[in-house]
Amino acid sequence: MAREATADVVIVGAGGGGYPAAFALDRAGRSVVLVDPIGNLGGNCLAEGCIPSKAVREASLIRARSTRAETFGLRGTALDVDWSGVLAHKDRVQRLRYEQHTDELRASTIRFMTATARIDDAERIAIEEADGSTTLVRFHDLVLATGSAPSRLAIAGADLAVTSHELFRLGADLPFPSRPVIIGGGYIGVETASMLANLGAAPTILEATGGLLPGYDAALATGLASLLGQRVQLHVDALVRSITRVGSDYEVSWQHGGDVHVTRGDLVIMATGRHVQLPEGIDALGLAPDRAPTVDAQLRTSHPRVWAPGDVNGRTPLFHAAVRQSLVVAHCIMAGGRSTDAMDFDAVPTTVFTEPEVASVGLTEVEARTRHGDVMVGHYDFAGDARAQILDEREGFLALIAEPHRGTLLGAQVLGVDAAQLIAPLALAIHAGLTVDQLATMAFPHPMASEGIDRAARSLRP
Ligand SMILES: Cc1cc2nc3c(=O)[nH]c(=O)nc-3n(C[C@H](O)[C@H](O)[C@H](O)COP(=O)(O)OP(=O)(O)OC[C@H]3O[C@@H](n4cnc5c(N)ncnc54)[C@H](O)[C@@H]3O)c2cc1C
Ligand SMILES: NC(=O)c1ccc[n+]([C@@H]2O[C@H](COP(=O)([O-])OP(=O)(O)OC[C@H]3O[C@@H](n4cnc5c(N)ncnc54)[C@H](O)[C@@H]3O)[C@@H](O)[C@H]2O)c1
Repeated sequence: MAREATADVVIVGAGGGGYPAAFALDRAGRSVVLVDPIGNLGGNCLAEGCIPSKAVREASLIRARSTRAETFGLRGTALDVDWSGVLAHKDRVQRLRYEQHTDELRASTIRFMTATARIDDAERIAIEEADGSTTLVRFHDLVLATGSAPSRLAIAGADLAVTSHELFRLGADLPFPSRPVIIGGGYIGVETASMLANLGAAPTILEATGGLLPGYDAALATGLASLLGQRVQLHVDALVRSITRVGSDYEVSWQHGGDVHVTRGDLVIMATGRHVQLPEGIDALGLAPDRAPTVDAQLRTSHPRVWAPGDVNGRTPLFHAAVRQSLVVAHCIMAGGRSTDAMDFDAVPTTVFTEPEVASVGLTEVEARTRHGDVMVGHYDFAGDARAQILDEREGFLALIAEPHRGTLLGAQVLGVDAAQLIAPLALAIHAGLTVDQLATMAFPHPMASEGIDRAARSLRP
């Protein structure tokens, strides 16, 4: 017999889309039930996404820098890689963050349930715990923050490939892949190839479209391809057809035009995108079970008391975007459902943690021209940048795209030194509606790469 309970708000999924709302609503005095089978906060990002992948990447950066030590007048052998030690560092960071989240939960009055939720009817959710017990919770508002999961290609031998989940999960124990074949040249493909190459592997990327990072600004994508291509074997227009096992190796068969090619490796990593996850019974809320719910700027679905922040709505599937959306939802629920806050989807920065880094916000030049006709483009080349010269990482650029009349910033793209940091003030500038004139009259710190923002903006002034 199911137990019955009530809550002001039930939040399904405790990732970046779920837990920030839970804490904000809890602090505001709402009764909150938060449900996730992982048994802790952080969702995919902490379990097998952002955090563990960036912990491994950091080890790879330290090693990559060490191989260039002589440039800086430092002698000695390059660092050897102890892969199990690298994974142990990753696990330590994941555990540390899980402990921190456990403390945060304890300090709140959120009712956290390690369980899977399914929709019972339009007013109630069924929460099923591992011991088989079910609690039916009647809610006023329901937040669906159930995120996304890796998509596998429907090809022969797909099960022979691993995904980022097997690579980065807590306790991951795959042997170091010396010759990984990575299917997909999107975010995960290029980041994983870059970090494994830094650790001594010889990766191959097979990308189905005509270039890396489909959807990104063309100059960023081609710039990355030419630099990453020096360390990683890249094949574009490479449509993967099948995977077979050959002894302890794998063969990946792919088609390029009319030709069929085979690439051999010791691990196949499938990085071909993610699909949204929705709880069972979602149709009882009037939502489609097989596609991302359509949301407005408040993350409200077609049901006025059902909200869908984060990866689940498919709009900007990134952790920081999920967190901001979660807080928008919390503010609107606190205001009794009124639209007192809004998500600015146009100002979400995206960052690709390759070497070199790639980052972007707002419109690309092509998108800006399509929407606004004429645009101004300010350019800064890192070849002349003091910090880039000190680091001996002189390839790359920073571009600003502005509307020609007032000079309002519409977009920014960065390839190279500190791109992942530089994009944050540029996102703020777009969100705040700043003009290139305002950026040109700021003094950014010297000798840091942020001077490039000011310099690119100044290039647009008489
Ligand atoms: C390898 C990798 C690297 C990444 N790196 C970055 C990065 O560097 N920066 C960045 O911004 N983003 C990165 N991302 C993306 C980021 O992880 C996601 O955008 C983010 O986790 C989305 O948060 P979310 O809360 O919407 O969804 P999720 O994190 O997917 O959380 C959804 C939660 O819902 C739970 N859930 C699902 N169904 C149910 C149910 N029926 N009942 C109860 N609970 C349920 C799941 O267990 C999960 O914990 C990366 C992703 C991957 C895979
Ligand atoms: N730095 C970050 O913020 C970060 C890092 C990793 C992941 N993520 C998130 O995780 C999501 C998933 O990442 P992802 O890299 O799996 O997806 P993605 O959508 O970025 O890239 C998937 C790639 O696979 C290619 N592909 C599809 N079918 C193919 C086939 N048959 N053969 C060869 N290539 C094929 C696609 O053309 C595409 O380039 C991202 O969209 C992003 O939201 C973000």
